[in-house]
Amino acid sequence: MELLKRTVERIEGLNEDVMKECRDRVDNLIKPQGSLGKLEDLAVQMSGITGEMFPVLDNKAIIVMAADHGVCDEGVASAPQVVTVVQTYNIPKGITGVGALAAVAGADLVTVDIGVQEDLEYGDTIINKKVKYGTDNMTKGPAMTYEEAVKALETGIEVAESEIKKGRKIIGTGEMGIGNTTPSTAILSVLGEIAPEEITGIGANLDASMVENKANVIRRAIALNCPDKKDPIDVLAKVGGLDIAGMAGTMLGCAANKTPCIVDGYISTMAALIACAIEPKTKNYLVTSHFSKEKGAKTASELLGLTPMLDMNMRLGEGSGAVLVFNIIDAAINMNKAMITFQEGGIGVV
Ligand SMILES: O=C(O)c1ccc[n+]([C@@H]2O[C@H](COP(=O)([O-])O)[C@@H](O)[C@H]2O)c1
Ligand SMILES: Cc1cc2nc[nH]c2cc1C
Repeated sequence: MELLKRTVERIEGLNEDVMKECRDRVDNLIKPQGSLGKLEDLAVQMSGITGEMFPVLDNKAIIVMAADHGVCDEGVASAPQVVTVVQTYNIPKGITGVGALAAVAGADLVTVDIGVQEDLEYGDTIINKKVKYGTDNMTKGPAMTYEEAVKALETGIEVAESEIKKGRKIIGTGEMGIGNTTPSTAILSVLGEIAPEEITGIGANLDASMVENKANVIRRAIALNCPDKKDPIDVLAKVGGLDIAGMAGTMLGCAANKTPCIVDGYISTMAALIACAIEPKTKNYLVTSHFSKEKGAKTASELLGLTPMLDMNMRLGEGSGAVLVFNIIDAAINMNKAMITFQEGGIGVV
């Protein structure tokens, strides 16, 4: 708990002075005011986070949290759980969805076993930070203990801080965990006070005939465990997941270290909801990347209060949406740096 507490205490507001300076410059660039839309806001946000007018956000990485989910015993996922293990080996090789896209973005992948249900051959490509061999089945009791949830959050903080110490200037969140749309939807149901059937979707192609069962499983898990909406760690422990906790910790770690953190899709958005419930100032350091195609995704983004940059009909996870936004952020910063102002162009503001 000590690391979590210390980290949360270190999260500050953005640098308002540099943001104002940046906004003034952006408003004076040689273009109709506001015409570069969200790029303008991104440039200002990155200045506020880093305290620099023209930050260089190189050494990009997606931190992929891999974990299993005991609730898979209830028939909530179509893919077998072994896919979590297989993909945890494949991700660092760059041969999965996020790897293909990361190569284009010039980003590295940091793969973390935070709760895969078996021991892996770690070598130097998978970081072994296993908190537990997968969560327990949340229809029989809590997914994990409060202490395990704190440990998983602190694991996310540790990995983020270690990467930032190595020189990462921007980080994205990713996950791999068969079954994880079920705890994600449970978290959304509790925090948003929304009936599970309104937000339960197909995840990684669950047969439509099984979606009702998935919603019932979520409903039963919530009824049994009675998560306390006012305590995000209690929610995470009772109906959450180790991967979700790890990503929430990553977001807190980034915020405490004034490092922008890009939120991926559906599962990452629940991690963002948890992180922001733990410390609302975390939101200043987040950029949401894309609207996942998963059923509850728009509701989750609305609850978080951040509008994703892209709407690509994607629903893969792994950090595949987050990685696409790295280059958009670079573009926003270069807009501010490379464009001339009206004054420099010899004309008044039009
Ligand atoms: O990120 C998303 O928006 C997303 C939406 C649906 C599914 N996924 C991925 O699919 C897996 C979870 O789906 P499921 O059906 O097993 O719960 C997990 O490995 C996620 O990375 C990811
Ligand atoms: C093949 C496969 C790849 C994934 N990547 C993230 N979630 C996934 C789920 C499946 C089923």
